[in-house]
This record gives sequence, structure tokens and C-alpha cells, in this order.
Amino acid sequence: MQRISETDLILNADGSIYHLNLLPEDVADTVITVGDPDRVGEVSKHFDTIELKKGKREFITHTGSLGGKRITVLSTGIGTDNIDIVFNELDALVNIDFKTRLVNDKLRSLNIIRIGTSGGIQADIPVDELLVSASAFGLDALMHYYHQELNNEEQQLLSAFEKALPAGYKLNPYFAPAGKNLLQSLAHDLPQGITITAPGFYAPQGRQVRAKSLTPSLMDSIQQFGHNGQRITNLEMETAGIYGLANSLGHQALSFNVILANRANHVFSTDPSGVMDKFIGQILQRIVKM
Ligand SMILES: O=P(O)(O)O[C@H]1O[C@H](CO)[C@@H](O)[C@H]1O
Ligand SMILES: O=c1cc[nH]c(=O)[nH]1
Repeated sequence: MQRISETDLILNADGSIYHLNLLPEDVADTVITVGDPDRVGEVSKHFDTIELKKGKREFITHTGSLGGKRITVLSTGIGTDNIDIVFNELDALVNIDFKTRLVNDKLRSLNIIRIGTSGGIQADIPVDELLVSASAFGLDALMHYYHQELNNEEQQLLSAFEKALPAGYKLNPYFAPAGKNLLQSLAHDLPQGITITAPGFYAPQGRQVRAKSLTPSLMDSIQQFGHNGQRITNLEMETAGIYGLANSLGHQALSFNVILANRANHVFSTDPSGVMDKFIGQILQRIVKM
């Protein structure tokens, strides 16, 4: 087996992993990811006990327990470039022996649950609702750097989406499905759809402020796309990378989107933090019962 070098897997002087600043024993089997570092405390305030609080840069981690289940909640910051760091380091923490720098014989599979905000793109998806990403198209580049396997059906869905993009659109999308077991056990009764993971918040999500968009018809193509009864429901900035890397590394991942914007009707939530707080409580109850 190949020893992983000191520059491929970087450890801090105390043995913790480079960006997350965590030790292997700090990570529970159930991991909640949030974009906003301030949301970590909003999740862990529901825990019965908190055993650790650590952090570095935008990566804040609390581990504790709720209803007898050990849970880690950690912030990723915004975007799939951060997801690359968080997922590779989380996987290393649970599947690599930091002393020998060898991959463990027995691999651990984490349940990783995103609780994030998102914009709905269809007129009938109300703000202040919870929507689950059954799968995601990435308009960012992350999964073009990793091996991923798609089945025929998934490949056909991706090809249909590529054809639906506006003429002259230069970037290749990728596709990644949710973890099937998690989708079934945590969210089978909730509204679901295909999520678009965008490499930005403004023009990449069809917003026009002052900088002129080169792709003004991108949102129309996304809104109108349909394939075998599936449609695109919402936009955010991490889910496709989370699903792609979780699948590549053998973890289960599921993304919950708190819908704050209805882009079709130009409506934005009037109480984003109250709505997020309500859904954090509901999702934690689902996780405890899982
Ligand atoms: O609320 P979070 O989890 O950060 O998620 C969404 O909000 C951010 C943009 O405002 C992006 O990270 C997007 O994915
Ligand atoms: O419209 C939105 C709302 C939240 N997060 C996003 O990325 N987009």
C-alpha cells in the first residue's frame, strides 16, 4: 500500500489535519455541514451535550450528542473549492492512519447532511420551505478533477441537460446523485428536485446587478429543463461537489435546502434566520430518529 506523503496529506504540529484543525477522534459518524460559520452554534445549541469546539479559518466544528446520537457539525464556508478541502480532510480523518500515513484496512462511511440556504427557480416553490436535493448538476469545475461513475440513466440525464444549455455556454456541467440510503431514511416524504450548484452567487445564478452577464438566457434554460418527469428546482453553491466527492469516497450525503428566494416571482424571505432555526430543529429530530 502507498504511503501518503507529507505534502499530499498535511498535518499540523499537534497531529491535527491542516485546514479543519481536527484529530481523528473529533469526528462523529453523523456530520452536518453548514455554509455559515455562525450556523454551527445554531445547530449545536440543540445538542444535549457538546464535547468539543474547534476551528480554523471558516471551518468551525462542534461535536456533541443529541438523543444518544453523536453528531459533528462543521462549517464549510461558501463554494465547492471549500468542499474539496472539507471532504478530503473529513475522509482522511476517518480513513487514514495519521501515524503510518496508510489507508485503513476497514473504511468508515460517514452520513453527511448539508443544512443550507438556497434560491428556488420555479414559480410554485414557495419561500420558507424545505427542499431536498435528490441530485445535483455542478456548473462549477470540482468534479472534473475526480473520478466518478454514473449509470446509464444518470448519463442520459446529464447529456439532456448539456443539450439544453444555451448555445455558446462554455462550461461543461457534471452530475451527482444524493446518497440513496440517506435520502430514503431522512427525507423520502419531503419535496425533492434537482439542484444546480453554481460557481458564484450573481451572474452564475442569473442575477443582474451592475456587472453585465455573458449568459442572460442561462436561467431560462435551467427553468425550462425537464427529463423523464424530473426538473431543476433550486440554486445554491455546494451540493453537487458534496454529492460527487461523497460518492467518490464512499460516504452517504444528503443536502437540505431552506428556500429563501423565489427567483421566478422575485420574492425573498422576510425572516431568514427564524426559518432556518425552525428547520434546523426539524432536521435534527429526523437525524435522531434515523
Ligand atoms: O447558506 P449556505 O449553507 O451558505 O448555502 C448557500 O448560501 C451561500 C450563498 O449566500 C452559499 O454557500 C449557498 O450554497
Ligand atoms: O438565491 C440563493 C439563496 C441562497 N443561496 C444561494 O446560493 N442562492
